[in-house]
Amino acid sequence: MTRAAVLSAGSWGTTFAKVLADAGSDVTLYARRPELAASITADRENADYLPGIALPDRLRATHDAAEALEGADVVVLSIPSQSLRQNLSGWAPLIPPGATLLSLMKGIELGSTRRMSEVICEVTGASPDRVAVLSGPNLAREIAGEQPAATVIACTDTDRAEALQAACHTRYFRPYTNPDVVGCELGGAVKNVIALAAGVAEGLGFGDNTRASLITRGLAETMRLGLALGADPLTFSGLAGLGDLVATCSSPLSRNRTFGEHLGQGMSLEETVAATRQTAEGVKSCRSVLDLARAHGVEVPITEAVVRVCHEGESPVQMVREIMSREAKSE
Ligand SMILES: NC(=O)c1ccc[n+]([C@@H]2O[C@H](COP(=O)([O-])OP(=O)(O)OC[C@H]3O[C@@H](n4cnc5c(N)ncnc54)[C@H](O)[C@@H]3O)[C@@H](O)[C@H]2O)c1
Ligand SMILES: O=P(O)(O)OC[C@H](O)CO
Repeated sequence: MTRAAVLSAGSWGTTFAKVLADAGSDVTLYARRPELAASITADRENADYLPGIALPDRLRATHDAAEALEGADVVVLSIPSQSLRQNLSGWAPLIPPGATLLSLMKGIELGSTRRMSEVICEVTGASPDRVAVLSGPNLAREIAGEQPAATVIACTDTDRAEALQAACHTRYFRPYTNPDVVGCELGGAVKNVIALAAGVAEGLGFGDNTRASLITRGLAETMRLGLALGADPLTFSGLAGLGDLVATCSSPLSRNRTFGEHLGQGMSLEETVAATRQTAEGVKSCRSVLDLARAHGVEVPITEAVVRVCHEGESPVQMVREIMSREAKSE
């Protein structure tokens, strides 16, 4: 039986811990706050992040990272991307040698422009074949409610990918494997940026044509960047590419889309940040995605526009005007 440690107990970490437990794995969920760990254990519910969702009895919670990690053969990392390096530095000495490290995170590190799997290798010293990524159209609340969904587990080590696949396959959660770690991670990080743009369009009152145009051209810029970084182009037509992009750009449950919608409705950046309790990765990662694209000479006009709106004070109306007046070109 797989023994998994999930760090930490936000909406996706808690949901994925439930998936693992429902699939028969032995799971310990780490929460930063002792009172949250205690209430999850006592009430079988994470009232802060997943109110109303009953958690399985076999799922244990703790606020002690050493206790969570003891004997784990799978270590699942699910915290905001920009906080990974610092937190993982503290956890690394506690991680059992040989354990598989699974990233659920969808961001790119600011400054270094590293993908999360790269940060994990750097901080823990693990070889890339020990590090896997899970990404796909996986809005936590729907999966916690056991609505059927599929996902991708990417790892260069096929045996590890298949072991993870078995460890989280339930009647409502269907994982596929894929060796393309770069493509899956990029798909997950860039879709958050495109979802911010889709949210802005929603907030401005635009409809399905606008959203479909952003999704399609967003996919084009994700693919251009992915190809420059050595990803498999087929990944972008799969669950971790198009699948996640469509779900995130379309769903009112998406934090990134909602963040953009607030901006489009006229809220200031400060007001929008204050209204956002959970992680909207694209707000920070738009800058690192843009840096990564520039470093590889890749044109990413939607990402550029999102950076201008989120960080340079451009108005949503001006953003649309600039995107639409770009030089005409062939598809
Ligand atoms: N929620 C989803 O639907 C979903 C689905 C797929 C992937 N993801 C990705 O999973 C990752 C985690 O997202 P989430 O939805 O669970 O976020 P969340 O905001 O719901 O929870 C964040 C968790 O990280 C902890 N945390 C926050 N700041 C921290 C810090 N500075 N140091 C250490 N821990 C900190 C919080 O205590 C909480 O446990 C993100 O990269 C997100 O893009 C989320
Ligand atoms: O709520 P968001 O915008 O972080 O998106 C959640 C998931 O990544 C969707 O797959």
